[in-house]
Amino acid sequence: MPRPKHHLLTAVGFVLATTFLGAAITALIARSILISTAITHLQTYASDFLAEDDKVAANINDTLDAADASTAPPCSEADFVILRHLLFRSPYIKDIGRKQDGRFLCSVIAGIVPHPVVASHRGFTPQGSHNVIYNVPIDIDNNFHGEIVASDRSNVILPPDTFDAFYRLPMFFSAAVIDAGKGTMVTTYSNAPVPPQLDLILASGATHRGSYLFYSRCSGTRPNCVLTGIPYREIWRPNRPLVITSVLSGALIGLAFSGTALFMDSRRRTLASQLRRAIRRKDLTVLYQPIVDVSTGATIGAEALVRWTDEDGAPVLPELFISLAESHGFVGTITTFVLQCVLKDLGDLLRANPAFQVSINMSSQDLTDPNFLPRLDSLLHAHRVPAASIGIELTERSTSDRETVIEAIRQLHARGHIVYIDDFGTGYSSLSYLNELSADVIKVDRSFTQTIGTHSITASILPQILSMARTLNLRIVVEGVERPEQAAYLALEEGHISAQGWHFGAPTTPQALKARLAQTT
Ligand SMILES: Nc1nc2c(ncn2[C@@H]2O[C@H](COP(=O)(O)O[C@H]3[C@@H](O)[C@H](n4cnc5c(=O)[nH]c(N)nc54)O[C@@H]3COP(=O)(O)O)[C@@H](O)[C@H]2O)c(=O)[nH]1
Repeated sequence: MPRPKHHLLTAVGFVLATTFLGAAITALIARSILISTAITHLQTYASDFLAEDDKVAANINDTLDAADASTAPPCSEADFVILRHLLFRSPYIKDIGRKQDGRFLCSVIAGIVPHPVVASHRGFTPQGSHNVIYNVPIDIDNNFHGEIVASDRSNVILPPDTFDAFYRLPMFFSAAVIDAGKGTMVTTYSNAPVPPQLDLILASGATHRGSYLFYSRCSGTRPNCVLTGIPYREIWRPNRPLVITSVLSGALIGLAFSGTALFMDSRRRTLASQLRRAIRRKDLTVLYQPIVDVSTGATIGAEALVRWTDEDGAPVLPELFISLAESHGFVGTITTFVLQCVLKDLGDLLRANPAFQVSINMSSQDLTDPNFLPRLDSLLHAHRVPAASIGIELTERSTSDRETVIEAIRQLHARGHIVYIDDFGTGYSSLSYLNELSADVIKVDRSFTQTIGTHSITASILPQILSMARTLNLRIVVEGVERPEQAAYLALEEGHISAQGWHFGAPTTPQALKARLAQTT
């Protein structure tokens, strides 16, 4: 039995694939959420850093400008008062002093230098700003490293811990001053585990490199850029429970999906095989719904409607099992079964009463089956029932293949069958197409009947359909007449209108249909 084994393998493969796919999709979603959250944090970190850097620079520039504005002689008592005041006022400087002709003269902390030393460090002067000398031993005390910012007359010393408040491990930063002219880093200030790299700093935005996620941003006004970063393991580690939960939920969703799909598929398969068995055993039944002339009330025909109860005893909707049979390609066996039932159940009635007509539903697959019409001919011949007694209903859906349907209708007409267009108004049969099809009867869909006596927007369509059918000399059967007022409305319409619906009679057994006919004749 290779087939079930093959099915089992396919099913196992399908379950594994969807489970894995579910887990992979949620893992990817969780990953992208965590990375975009980390980028947002790095972005905020970089912006805060640059804002602080701008604040420090503005304060130092203001301090130096105020010192330079002093008219007191450098390093005089009056000058020290001003420098002390400036030192106390600025939160960012360690010392402030004076220089003249490149020589350091005095500072608030060091006092007056007995032998003025040359301020020898060459620094970097960004456009429109003061000279900055980075991370240097301070002239007056070589054990102390800091940053010196100097104007012509004054200089201030910044401590190396200016940005210590920005140590936010596991995130790290590398701040760099960029000499745009030379395309180099003048200095860097970093707590990073990897040395700052110019290309990363200038990348502007998020970059993935090695085991790190970086984000860089440059100041719009100053030659300063900052690169913030975080190791990937620090993104995953605190969020491990979240990642595991989402991957497991994804796997469960995938599993549930495959389970449901397999269940539906197996149900469809079992339903389809049950249906095949039922057709083979002739376990389907056919009921007949009367079709009535609304002006006289006479029953002039009937529609054959198939019924099936599955092996659990549950009735299955014809829409469902007909489309199941269509999708499995065996709807033709149902059409033949229905025709056989009609001829067996009502053959005597049809032979005795040639004006009475029973219609059967034909599927679009029957239209293209080359054996269908010969089979129809031979069954009618065997039961000596004229073709004119059997109407053929085609739904608007089945008439979409123009050439096939026109040819099929031609052949049905040639045999003497009456052709109905079923569910008219729900598909694409335009007026001209109807003319081209040369059908005999339209069955107006019950959705239009329901609008009779209402103010629905589609209520106005029914009179138009009726008048169009008269123009084309088509007979009319109105479907779904459920209430007396609907029947009364149709009785007032000009010409002969036939109707079908619960008001005139639900689908019934052949015996009940015959009894009904016997009562009315
Ligand atoms: N290819 C085949 N299709 C078939 C066959 N037998 C039925 N069908 C198609 O299945 C669809 C549903 O049919 P069914 O459940 O039998 O419903 C029919 C009537 O019971 C129902 N009806 C009748 N009167 C009323 C009413 O007053 N109100 C209301 N709400 N429903 C009513 O309408 C169905 C008949 O419709 P139609 O065929 O369009 O005239 C249906 O599309 C059937 O065609 C088969 O053997 N082969």
